[in-house]
Amino acid sequence: MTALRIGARTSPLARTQADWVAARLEALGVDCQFVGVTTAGDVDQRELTQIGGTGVFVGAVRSGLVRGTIDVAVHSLKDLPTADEDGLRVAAVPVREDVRDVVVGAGLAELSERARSGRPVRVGTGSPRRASQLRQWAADHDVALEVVPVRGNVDTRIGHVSGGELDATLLAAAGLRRLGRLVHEQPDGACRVVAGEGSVPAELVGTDVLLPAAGQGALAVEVAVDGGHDRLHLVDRLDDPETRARVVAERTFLATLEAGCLAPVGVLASLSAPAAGASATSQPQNLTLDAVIGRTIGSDVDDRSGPELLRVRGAGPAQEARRIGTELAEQALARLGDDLRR
Ligand SMILES: NCc1[nH]cc(CCC(=O)O)c1CC(=O)O
Repeated sequence: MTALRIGARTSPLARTQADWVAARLEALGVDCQFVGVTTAGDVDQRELTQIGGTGVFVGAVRSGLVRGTIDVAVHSLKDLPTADEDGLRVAAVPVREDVRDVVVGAGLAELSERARSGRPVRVGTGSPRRASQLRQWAADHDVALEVVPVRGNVDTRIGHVSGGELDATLLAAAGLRRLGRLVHEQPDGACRVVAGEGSVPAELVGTDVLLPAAGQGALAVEVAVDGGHDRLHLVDRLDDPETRARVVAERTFLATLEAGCLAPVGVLASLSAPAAGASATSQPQNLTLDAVIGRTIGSDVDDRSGPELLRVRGAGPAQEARRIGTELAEQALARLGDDLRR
């Protein structure tokens, strides 16, 4: 019996995610084999906002599916463009990891304290979503903040922190946890991130401060619609319907805004149990969608005064995830006027 070829980028995180999927397929009796794919996003060190945005990480992996050199592709869902790809199908969205971002180098309280002692705190991120929300946090707490555009892998970024050029950097908790680098987690969010021989202080930031990117912490397991392998249908069994409903709402919201993964948009769907007394089968779960949109979207210069972010919230039955996402985005667009329609 030939093994299912699981394709992903060759970065440590992509490899770990592919292995995680492979372990779950092997538990269903499917032999798996890893096939590493190098992508444009891995070889290009320019700022991500300059290399053409959405899809740089997934293009090469997807073409492996199309050409038949791999049977299954494993992506970070937040890197996957929201448009459907002809001939491909997201067979599974497995159970989601932590959706939060981590501030690595110092917690938020420590950062505001440092800002009191004279110079602005320097936080490195190349993500407009993180930057706009952090600027809002700084404005709300009267913290002098300088956002420094950085990119590169986890160690490069933490190197800037250890070297003193940055007070902190922001990374997704999901990636750090999957790599086993998120340690000593405390109930209040305080934690440490493993770096080299030691570790640096860090904090899991609440979603009241930083809403994640659409699909953050989730994986997309993609297959070719006409993939030849006889056991390919077993991939469908890795799908988690709750994660699927949440990311459908988040990605529909993003797609309706016509904003890609580099837009200053944070969005998070959460599910809550049906009303007490209702039977689980007759009463659908309730889905709440929270989002923030940076008002600088579509312009390079921040020439606006007033709040950095527009906050919106919508809700409805989880089965209507797509409609909830679309309607909330339409509502947000109406409130932003034509700013978003570049
Ligand atoms: N944009 C790169 C990327 N894509 C997925 C992850 C981490 C895993 C995840 O968020 O699901 C990261 C790194 C990061 O944002 O820190």
